[in-house]
Amino acid sequence: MAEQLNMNGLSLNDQAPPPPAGGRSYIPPHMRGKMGGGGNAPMGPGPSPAAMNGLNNSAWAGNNNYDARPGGPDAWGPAPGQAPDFPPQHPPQRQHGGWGGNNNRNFDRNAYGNPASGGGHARGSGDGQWREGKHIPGPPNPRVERELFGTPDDPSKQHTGINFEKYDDIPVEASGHDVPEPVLTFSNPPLEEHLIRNIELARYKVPTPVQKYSIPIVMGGRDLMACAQTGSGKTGGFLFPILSQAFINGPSPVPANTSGGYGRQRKAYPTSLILAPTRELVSQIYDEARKFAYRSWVRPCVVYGGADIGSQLRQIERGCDLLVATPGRLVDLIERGRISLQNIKYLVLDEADRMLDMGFEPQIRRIVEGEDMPAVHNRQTLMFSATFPRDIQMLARDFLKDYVFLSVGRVGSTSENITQKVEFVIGFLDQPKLSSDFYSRRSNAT
Ligand SMILES: Nc1ncnc2c1ncn2[C@@H]1O[C@H](COP(=O)(O)OP(=O)(O)OP(=O)(O)O)[C@@H](O)[C@H]1O
Repeated sequence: MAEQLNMNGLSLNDQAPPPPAGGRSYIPPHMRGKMGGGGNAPMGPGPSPAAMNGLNNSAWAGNNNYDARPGGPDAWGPAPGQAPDFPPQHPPQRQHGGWGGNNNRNFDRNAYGNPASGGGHARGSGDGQWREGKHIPGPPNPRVERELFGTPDDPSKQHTGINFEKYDDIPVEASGHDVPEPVLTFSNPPLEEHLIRNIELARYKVPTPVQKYSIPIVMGGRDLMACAQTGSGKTGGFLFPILSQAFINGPSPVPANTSGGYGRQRKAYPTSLILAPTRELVSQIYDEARKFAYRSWVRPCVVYGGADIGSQLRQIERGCDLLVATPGRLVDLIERGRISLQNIKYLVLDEADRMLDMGFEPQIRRIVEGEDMPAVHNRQTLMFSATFPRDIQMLARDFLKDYVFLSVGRVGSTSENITQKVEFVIGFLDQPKLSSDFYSRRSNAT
């Protein structure tokens, strides 16, 4: 591990070719029978993502001229209590900046939205609004609150199995230049007040070590590469600063060149994109996002493969500011012209090593480099991975700029409560002995 985390010798300007694709045994369903990967729909041969960078910049010509999203409280969805109404606002065609047209706008970390534009945007029922440059949280909804946060005595919403007292022992190493000091509490600044209220509803008392570091790093506009184990609280580590920025700065206007067209379908322009490898993980992240976006103007959505796409389309049609997605399904939705990445300000790759192990690299590179996502200098990118092998280093080199590197120790790695015993056995002959040994120990355990 220590070796894997060693950043020495990794030059960010290293032009070494990506590692060979061989050596991976598991082929996920979406890759089986396909040559060279690709999305759920055929991608065609096409040039490599790197070769495509910089092509077709003309598609971005209109992007400097943003037009505020059509205002009015039902611009993106029904106001609380109103019937859903989705007037055609955007033409159905794709933005053919695709395949390499990258945005040359300068990234402004305060530009999650355009506070000055002032449009009001109500989201799904019960959500808040952004009106005249101000965040107006929706009214409390006891039913939703119970669903999201449970009650103090509800064991299903408690974080059983996690010893938070031990969290402070977890070593964290931060490297990079001008690393901001970690925060010790959930407080304003740097976090936004509405987010802090939602953190209180979730009954989180203190930030975990990864959160202590990631909050000021991301709020400070820096990119982040974090090597953190599962269970370290990394979901909050990226959601808290991203949602804080969103609540402070409001929504981004839809690019001018896309509004006012015809067509029945709506294209969504999320501002934050979180990629993760599996349905379970994206669903977990989505559930957390719903908690911390409660009553706010931000509407989280989730899409993943192997499930009915129709209901996912209807979900994103109602508005989609923060999208949690598996890579294959996202490529599918982009191909259908239902999602544009032009407005992305925050890109998160969670469990990046697992995504590569599952063969998602072609889809990830297509999403990040081959569609209409703003280039690395025009977005903030956060990568989380349990390990830091060479292929992840390559992704970090290609996707991140001037990043802070965080290495977070394993939660409970010093396991004085666990005794390890190695027993040498020969083949299956000793299996009965092993089983009886195991069960006798188990029955003695408390
Ligand atoms: N600051 C905190 N205080 C209390 N509970 C927390 C805090 N941060 C996270 N948790 C809880 O700890 C658990 C693990 O957190 P989280 O899911 O963010 O970890 P993770 O590193 O993303 O793990 P995974 O990869 O399994 O999703 C969750 O139940 C989450 O609600």
